Amino acid sequence: MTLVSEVRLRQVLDSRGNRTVEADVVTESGGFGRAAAPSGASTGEYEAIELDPSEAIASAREHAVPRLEGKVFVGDQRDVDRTLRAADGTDDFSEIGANSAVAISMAASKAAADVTGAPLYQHLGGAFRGEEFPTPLGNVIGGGEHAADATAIQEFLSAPVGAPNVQDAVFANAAVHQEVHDLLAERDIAAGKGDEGAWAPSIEDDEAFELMAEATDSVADEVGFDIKFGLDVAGAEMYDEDDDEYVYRETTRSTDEQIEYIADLVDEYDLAYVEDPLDEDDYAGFAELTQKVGDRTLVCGDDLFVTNVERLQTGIERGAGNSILVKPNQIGTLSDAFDAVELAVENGYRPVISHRSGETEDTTIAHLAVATGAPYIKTGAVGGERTAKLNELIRIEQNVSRL
Ligand SMILES: C=C(OP(=O)(O)O)C(=O)O
Ligand SMILES: [Mg+2]
Repeated sequence: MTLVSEVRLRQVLDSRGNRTVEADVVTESGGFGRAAAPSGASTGEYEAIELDPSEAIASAREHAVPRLEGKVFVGDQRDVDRTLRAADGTDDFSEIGANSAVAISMAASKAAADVTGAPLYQHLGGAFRGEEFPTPLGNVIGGGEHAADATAIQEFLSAPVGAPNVQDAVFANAAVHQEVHDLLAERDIAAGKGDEGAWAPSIEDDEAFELMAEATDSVADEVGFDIKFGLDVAGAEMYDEDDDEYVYRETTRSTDEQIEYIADLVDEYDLAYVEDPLDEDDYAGFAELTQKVGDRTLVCGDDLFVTNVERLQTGIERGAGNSILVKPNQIGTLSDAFDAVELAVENGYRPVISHRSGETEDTTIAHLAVATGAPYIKTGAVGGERTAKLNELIRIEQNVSRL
């Protein structure tokens, strides 16, 4: 094993044009890894703390870098991540910033892979990974916190569940995205794009459901395999705590009505996936919905679990959800993200590896999905920072990745 010899940190741009943290990790033997932190817009209240990038970098340079350089073996990811936690000294990375932590954690993993000459997914997941691939969930219509004056539900996600391989699945999601564009044009509905490249028309959610059903059916007929769709409701963003109601464009729903509404949607549209249907504190609501529809769809916790094993453990004990979204920057290190996946799988929860709405060209999550054998990855449908991950999955599937 080889020691970390240098950690370089800098600010770069993310896909929203905001500054974010990028890390380079160099090893004594000349290994090199580079990674950048993503950033959420509909962030969960219980996520690890993202600091202003310049503060995060200054603090990491002061507290973390001296503990890593010349002291930690790059291939020992647990030790890299433990060192980051010890350097930070808080539960939520509020000292060095989860943005510095995750960038360094991911860059170290890439440097270690570089040293061994293995693709990142094999370094992280072992020699026998690379046979199973995640189904990509592709955001094709969206609003919420990702686009002004668009749908209330944050994401309508194409889910090519019948695709024979990743490449066909990725192409199918792009085709659904294109088909939605054509259907919008037929209806004379103008639409720009939201933060993740999904169409962001100023329409009611009911119309978005119609468009998704038509677009997925039509592309499924063309490609000859089953394409379903799903949602990220981002319930915490629409929940009004004072009035105990979910606020849509033209209507509001009580918690009971919200549960009924989502359960009806699952059956009406045969939804494959429902993320954050309820508020991030509502374990009971998640449990009730999971009881109703968990046998036929994924009820996924994003803001509910925030990739945190303690929150996931609570969910497991209460029967809340049957799936967890895994975003490394929500928790701060790759080790923590792996722990979340492991606890999920042990308890029959399906892990979904995920991007953030603010992304870079970093491809770590594509490797993480293959390394963990995750059944799903959510990383958009189009747009350079999204296709960076999707195209990487295609390369991994072809087994030519050497990043
Ligand atoms: C990807 C998402 O958005 P953000 O990164 O804004 O949290 C999400 O909510 O799942
Ligand atoms: Mg979400």
